[in-house]
Amino acid sequence: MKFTPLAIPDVFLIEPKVFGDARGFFLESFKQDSFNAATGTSYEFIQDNHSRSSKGVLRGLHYQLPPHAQGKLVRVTSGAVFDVAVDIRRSSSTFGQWVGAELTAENHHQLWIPPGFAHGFLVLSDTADFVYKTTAYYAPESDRGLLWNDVDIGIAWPSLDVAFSLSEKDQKQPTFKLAEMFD
Ligand SMILES: Cc1cn([C@H]2C[C@H](O)[C@@H](COP(=O)(O)OP(=O)(O)O[C@H]3O[C@H](C)C(=O)[C@H](O)[C@H]3O)O2)c(=O)[nH]c1=O
Repeated sequence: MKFTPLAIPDVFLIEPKVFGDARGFFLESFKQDSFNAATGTSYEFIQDNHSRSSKGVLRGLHYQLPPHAQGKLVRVTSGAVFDVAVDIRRSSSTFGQWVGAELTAENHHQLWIPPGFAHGFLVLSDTADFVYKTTAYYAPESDRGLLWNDVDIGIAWPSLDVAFSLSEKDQKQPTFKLAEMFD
């Protein structure tokens, strides 16, 4: 399992070792000791989530406020997404910056996104199954968001041959300037 820090070094791209044979493949998708050693954290995961979306669906940008802030270990088990994390920690040298990666069922790539980031993804394939672990429970009262196309963040979402599709909630998320941030 290979862990590579992205341009915002607290966010890691994770590439599991894939054992292919005539039957298909096997991979270890998570190991607590490898994760903690590579990320230099002691986070543990207490909730697993799974969402399925069609092409052009954009879910995000979401986060939960402390004390319910979630770290997320995300991957795709079918299809492909462009996954994005935005640093919303005011004290961070990369505050307001974003990183992204294409996660697919073919490349098996994962992202570790610590608490303090807004997270979202755009579905690139006809459908995508997005599965992820979180370090804190869902706490809807602490759920917050950022507008996906905020000009001050400037995420370079891939262009698609279909219109983007967002929930009512996500169409009305606050701009970066108006959103609640982490200290
Ligand atoms: C996140 C969540 C949602 N729900 C319920 C609440 C709604 O009735 C329904 C759909 O929720 P929502 O529209 O917030 O789902 P997403 O748009 O996929 O939200 C997620 O999308 C982005 C990409 C994230 O990073 C977060 O994990 C999360 O905010 O599932 C639950 O019961 N538990 C949960 O943990």
